[in-house]
Amino acid sequence: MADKPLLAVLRGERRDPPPVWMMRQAGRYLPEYRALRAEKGGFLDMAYDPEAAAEITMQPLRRFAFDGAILFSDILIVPHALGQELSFVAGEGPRLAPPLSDASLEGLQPVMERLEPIYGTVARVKAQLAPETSFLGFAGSPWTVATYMVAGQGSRDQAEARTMAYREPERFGAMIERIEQVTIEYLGGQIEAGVDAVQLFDSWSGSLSPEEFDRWVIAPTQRIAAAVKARHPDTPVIGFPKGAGAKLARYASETGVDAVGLDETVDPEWAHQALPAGMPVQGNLDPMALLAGGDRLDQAVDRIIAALKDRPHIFNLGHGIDRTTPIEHVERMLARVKGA
Ligand SMILES: Cc1c2[nH]c(c1CCC(=O)O)Cc1[nH]c(c(CCC(=O)O)c1C)Cc1[nH]c(c(CCC(=O)O)c1C)Cc1[nH]c(c(C)c1CCC(=O)O)C2
Repeated sequence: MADKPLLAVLRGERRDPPPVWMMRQAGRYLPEYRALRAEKGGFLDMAYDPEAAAEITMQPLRRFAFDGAILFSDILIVPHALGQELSFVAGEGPRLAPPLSDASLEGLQPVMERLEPIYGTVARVKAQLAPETSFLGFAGSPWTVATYMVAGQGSRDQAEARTMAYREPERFGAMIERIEQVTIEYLGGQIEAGVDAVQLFDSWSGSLSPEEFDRWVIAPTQRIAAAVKARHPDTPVIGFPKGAGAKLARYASETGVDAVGLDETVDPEWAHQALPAGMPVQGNLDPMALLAGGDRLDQAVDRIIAALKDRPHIFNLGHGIDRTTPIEHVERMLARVKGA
């Protein structure tokens, strides 16, 4: 087996320089992505076309020396498989219909075949990837996915889902468990098709009170990590509870994930002190520092690498790359990380 530095770090080894990949590394900042998107129609058509999705997954790896590839897909494929209609409205973002604030999950007709093309993408990427490149699959966390399912779209403060969770905890809990089951199935399918590790995106974990965080973030993540490990003990699970702040420490020690992602608001020196010794961390360059470029970008890169020098570290952004980021800034970031 070829050495995969990113996978080695997820398994607890320290590597210098740290391996690197970027959230949303396949996407609209790349002219070749925009060209393919113009040709193929829309985002969703591409995500369901294994040939196109594999090509998009590979695009950033042809340009940049990333150590990881991330499957080109979306966290909203799971609600689509659960029977909601999914569309992306230009300039407005995702729509799921009917919103579950009005309808019930049990009333929907699941269409599990909607997960199948994604496994086809995984197999195609796997066949093309360089042996030293690690391949990451992913899913949304049940909480974050539920916020979209309940509101039927993105929402500023996730008010609908948070309110439903207080008002109808049993109904909300049943929804979370259903998402959880499909997510376990879906991650297992990705692993069996060829990904080396999986990441759980919990983009809206920051909007919950501590008690609700336990209930809707920690507990479901625990169950997913345990179920994935029961089937695939050697596949690392990365948890990314964006916005969790100080609750990140409990998330890291209680959920059973192998590694945690830090968003850009987390002080990496604090994280080094607060997180379990030896636990791999991923992050956490501010995407706006990357967008801005220049000396401040170099300094931000150096500071993160220095703060995390005594534990396994995967260099990444704190969130997805902004679509207006110049390619040269990505090159500059990579040179800085690799030269460290
Ligand atoms: C909340 C969320 C979603 N999707 C995702 C999250 C969690 C992470 C985060 O917080 O960013 C996760 C995601 N979405 C996408 C990936 C692919 C892998 C990667 O390169 O990181 C991943 C991991 C592709 C995508 N997913 C989407 C794009 C943009 C598609 C396009 O318009 O070309 C990409 C590259 C669309 C998407 N999908 C979603 C939104 C809010 C949007 C933006 C809608 C818009 O801009 O109109 C839901």
